Amino acid sequence: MLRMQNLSKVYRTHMIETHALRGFEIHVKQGEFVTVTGPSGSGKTSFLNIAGLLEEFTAGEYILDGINVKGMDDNARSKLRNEKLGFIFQGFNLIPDLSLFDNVDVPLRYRGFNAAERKERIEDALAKVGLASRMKHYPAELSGGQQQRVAIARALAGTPKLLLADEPTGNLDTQMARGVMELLEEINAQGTTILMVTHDPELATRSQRNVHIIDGQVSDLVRKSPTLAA
Ligand SMILES: Nc1ncnc2c1ncn2[C@@H]1O[C@H](COP(=O)(O)OP(=O)(O)OP(=O)(O)O)[C@@H](O)[C@H]1O
Repeated sequence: MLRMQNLSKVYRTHMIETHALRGFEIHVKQGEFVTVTGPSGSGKTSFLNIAGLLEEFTAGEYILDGINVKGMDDNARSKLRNEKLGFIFQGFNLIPDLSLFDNVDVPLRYRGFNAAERKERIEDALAKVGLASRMKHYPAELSGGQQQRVAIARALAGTPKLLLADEPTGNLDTQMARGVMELLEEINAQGTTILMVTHDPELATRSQRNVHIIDGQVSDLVRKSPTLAA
């Protein structure tokens, strides 16, 4: 599903170079649920943003679902992103003035589905996350856990092959975090590949595979022993 080889990412600001990723190697197979851990500043978000085609990398190779993304122009990247990827963020990123239905509709409009198709996808996605009865509600009327479920529905409605989640439980209490993790596990069991950055050791250890990043590189030592990964 995703393969990066000898990938590097260098940020250049005010004459300072920051090497966020260096010699970065990863291979994620279709259907895997991979958690990504590592100290603050180790490169987790850079990795996820590059994987999600939100940021460019400096050197190396990145193959996404068999497609070499190196040198791709912005339009081709956006198209690939819309077709294959779904995103979940720590802050939910819902639009407060839109109902849950309309929030889930936003990315579908970009995809060019007709109204009937969109309605079916939105209703299915909200049903999957247990919020079908709240379609007309607004984000502020929901708990944090429910808002994250809407964000998951929004990501799922486009039937992505790969779901990228950056600290999706970071703003939730333990109970709600477990609920969101269970939902992600169900989604994964239905075939969606998931890459999830987390600081939560409990969530990292219960995933199929944990990748630990240190100083912009995958740490081999910890990767073989997920229980040490947090
Ligand atoms: N836009 C940017 N410009 C300059 N440097 C950046 C930028 N984004 C990230 N960095 C630097 O790249 C390195 C990796 O950052 P990144 O956000 O990927 O780490 P992280 O592991 O996600 O950290 P955290 O857990 O604190 O969110 C850090 O040294 C950071 O300061």
